[in-house]
Amino acid sequence: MLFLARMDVTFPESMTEETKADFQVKEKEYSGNLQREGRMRDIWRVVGEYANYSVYDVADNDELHAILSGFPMYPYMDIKVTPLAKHPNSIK
Ligand SMILES: O=C(O)C[C@H]1C=CC(=O)O1
Repeated sequence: MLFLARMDVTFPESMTEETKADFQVKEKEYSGNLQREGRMRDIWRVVGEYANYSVYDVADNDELHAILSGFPMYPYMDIKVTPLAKHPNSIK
């Protein structure tokens, strides 16, 4: 099953730059593993925002929830998920 997720990240004002950088390192490792496993197909930055669109190829809703809630930055994310179906006009 394919899902599109939009993630908006908002860190608290009080969070230090060092803590933010630490989250970014952990997030990169987690995200990289998902991409190597093929469970995250794509990730794109939203221009001008601390947000991304990413596409997941997973067995079911439970697997997607486990992935999303496992992101180190999860407590600071607002996530909107859209299930995707094949478009009849797609040539892929
Ligand atoms: O930088 C971001 O968009 C936040 C974060 C969410 C997934 C990921 O790889 O990084």
